[in-house]
Amino acid sequence: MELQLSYFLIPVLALLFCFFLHAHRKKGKTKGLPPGPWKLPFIGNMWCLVGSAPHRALRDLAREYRPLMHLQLGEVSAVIVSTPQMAKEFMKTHDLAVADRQQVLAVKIILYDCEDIAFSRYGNYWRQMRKICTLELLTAKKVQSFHAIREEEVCHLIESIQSSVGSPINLTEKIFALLNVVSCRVTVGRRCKHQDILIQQIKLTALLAGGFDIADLFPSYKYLHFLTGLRPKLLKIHHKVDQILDDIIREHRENIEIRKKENIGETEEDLVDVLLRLQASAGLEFPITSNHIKAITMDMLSAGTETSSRTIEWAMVEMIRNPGVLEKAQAEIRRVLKGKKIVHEVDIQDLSYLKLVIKETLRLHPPFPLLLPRQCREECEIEGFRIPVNTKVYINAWAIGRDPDYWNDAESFIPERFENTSLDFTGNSLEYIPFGAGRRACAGTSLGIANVELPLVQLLYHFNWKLPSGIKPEHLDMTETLGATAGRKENLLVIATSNS
Ligand code: HEM
Repeated sequence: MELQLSYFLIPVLALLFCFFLHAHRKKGKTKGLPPGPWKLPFIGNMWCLVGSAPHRALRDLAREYRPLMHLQLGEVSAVIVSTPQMAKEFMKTHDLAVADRQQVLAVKIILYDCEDIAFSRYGNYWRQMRKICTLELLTAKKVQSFHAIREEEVCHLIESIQSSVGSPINLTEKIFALLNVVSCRVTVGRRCKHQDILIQQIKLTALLAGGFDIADLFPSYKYLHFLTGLRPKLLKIHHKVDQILDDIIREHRENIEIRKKENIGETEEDLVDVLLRLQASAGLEFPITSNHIKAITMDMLSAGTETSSRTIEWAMVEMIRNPGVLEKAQAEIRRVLKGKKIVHEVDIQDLSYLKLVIKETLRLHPPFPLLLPRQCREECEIEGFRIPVNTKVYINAWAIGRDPDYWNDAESFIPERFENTSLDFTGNSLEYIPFGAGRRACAGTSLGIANVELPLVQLLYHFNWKLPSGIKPEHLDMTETLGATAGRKENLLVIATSNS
């Protein structure tokens, strides 16, 4: 009899336990953190990110937990936004509450304790510097004033490709080097000495700024920073770059003095000149220090090089995979340029199909697939979920750009889909946010697009493109690099043939 009772009692107790557990979880759903996968002790959800690029792993998880998912990544509490409506909540409605940036070890070291613009905390300093971007550094006029630099450097690229017509070239490296030189000339007025060291630092920033390094997921375990070798490696390269930046600033100051002494009138200012002029002027709420100038210089060099070069490369890859698009883009360019030997930016203003190609490239391949991660400044409630202070916020722009609920045939490269739409780069429509949205949206959109357009036009105008023998377009590997930016893992090897 006792035995029979326990047979009866055990299932009832188990049922009651399940009921309470379920009720508790439901309660958590409406008042607590957003839902998410099972968390293991200590590492939490880190296991969810093993094996593929974070934006892909997060999109796959979001199939179950969208629109908003919570992950515990080691010591870091993070939410992942995966739909346009939810992105609107975070980047428009509650933009101010999530306007901080996550400050990870690499950017703290490389960017002078985040004294730049992209990673600085939201506050008066950031507001001042953002205003300087809008009114001085990255205005349409300023971007336009650099057209001769872009034209000259793209000419060099075309000449170098002409000398290798018929043989395979590494287009990835050529485009990256081009954009790095253009960014150096725009920012510091000349090609940078020690370009290799700068490129090394830019690549490290791109790799680590997303905050998925083990040292960033366990920030209180300081010894991890040394154990993994990351901190010493970062400090070593930062030390070298710091000396390069010191030299650049010293040279600029000397040149300013010479110009004053010799009464040389106004010359075209590079971005460091602008910052030094503002530093010397009274009237800034936050005086600009040399560290600020160095950190912002690194922002401009990294943003100018990495994002635009990745975009050009993806555009070329997608067009090679979609020969119909390539032909259409080339036909438009060749019709408009009508056999011109030298191409200027004014000649390419009306290339409407090319603009669609760039938009479509940025939809499928936003250079920052998770944007630049943000951080909650104050607790907020979004769609009934509690988002505590300091929660990291990842907006999966890559997943949003491929969401089949918003995009027909979402995985295909179809530039025409942007025809007759109002979708642009401003972040006003949250289903298309390659430049982010809200207060912390990209400050360099016009420069970024100018950096992409001219090289792409010229590559398509002067040459026809094919893959080395044995490689079929449909077999091109589309795997992305890991890190804050998503480039193509494999370098793009292609053969240019002359268009004449
Ligand atoms: C194709 C080119 C580019 C793309 C796709 C791009 C994309 C982005 C994205 C996604 C963000 C973060 C937005 C957010 O969190 O909502 C960002 C921020 C930023 N970008 Fe760009 N970017 C590009 C080019 C540039 C260039 C050329 C510059 C300047 C030289 C630049 C300067 C910045 C700065 C300063 C920020 C930080 C803004 C802030 O935190 O207030 N970007 N960019």
